[in-house]
Amino acid sequence: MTLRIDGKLLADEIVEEVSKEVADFTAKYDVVPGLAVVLVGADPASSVYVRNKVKRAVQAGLNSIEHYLPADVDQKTLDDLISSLNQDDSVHGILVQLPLPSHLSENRIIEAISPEKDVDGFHPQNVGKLSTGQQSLIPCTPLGCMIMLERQLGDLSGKKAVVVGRSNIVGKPMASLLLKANCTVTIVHSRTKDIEATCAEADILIAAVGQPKLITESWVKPGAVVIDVGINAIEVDGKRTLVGDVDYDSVLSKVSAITPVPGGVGPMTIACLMKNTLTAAQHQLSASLD
Ligand SMILES: Nc1nc(=O)c2c([nH]1)NC[C@@H]1CN(c3ccc(C(=O)N[C@@H](CCC(=O)O)C(=O)O)cc3)C=[N+]21
Repeated sequence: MTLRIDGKLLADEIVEEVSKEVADFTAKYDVVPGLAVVLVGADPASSVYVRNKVKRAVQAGLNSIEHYLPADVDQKTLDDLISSLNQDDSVHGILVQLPLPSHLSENRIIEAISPEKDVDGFHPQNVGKLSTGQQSLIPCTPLGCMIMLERQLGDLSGKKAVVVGRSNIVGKPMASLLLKANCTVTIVHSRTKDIEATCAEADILIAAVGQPKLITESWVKPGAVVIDVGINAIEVDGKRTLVGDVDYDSVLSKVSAITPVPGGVGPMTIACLMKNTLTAAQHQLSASLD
């Protein structure tokens, strides 16, 4: 029997755990951890995502601060906002929604965020720490994937893991985390020769390419655990639906466990954002008390 890994349910549990720890934290320090989200422009998908984040922040007992900027905002205004959030002691986590409009520099913004408040884990300091095995803020999506894998498989040592996609946001940090958990890790991408055969050897298959239903039955090893990071909006009979990078129905009977889309990795990403905000606040407060 194939297990459908319920990301929504697991996310509920994590947010519940975080809310308890937030209550302890607030009782101890008399501070409510704050998460600031910066949204540039009004992309409808981003608005859904931000709304979900606000809802989860409230559930976790975090203070949620939103900054909505127009799509044509200039770099200086955004830089100034980041610098004021960096200095604001009531803000423990900062997230700037990506992608940014093309006239703005993403790298500049990511590097402007104080590494201690970088709850996305995208700052080069956090990336470097993760890849050298040091403690750091870990990108929310890969962190959510690891929690699901470890719940499912326990110890991941010696497993063959294949990551499809090499983005800075998912593929690369995912590979670092799997390596840290003692997997044998392969990253495949658009230039990989015989990508399908490589995937078919994976005990753990992580799909993060943003290609609707790319991965079908012949790509998976019998009994594999499949984590589908893709969230692709496609039209089916004139209706907008969300599908993953994995053709769920095609692989279902062959794998041992799989995450659905929606209701899989997405909700876990948001739950991990809450977790990271608490972690960031804990580090900021204990450091300032030293
Ligand atoms: N700085 C930054 N950090 C991010 O983590 C980040 C980002 N920018 N930009 C956009 C992407 C996308 N992303 C999603 C997270 C959760 C869902 C999610 O919860 N999706 C629901 C479905 C929501 C719906 O119904 O549309 C689900 O999969 O069940 C979706 C998308 C985070 N991202």
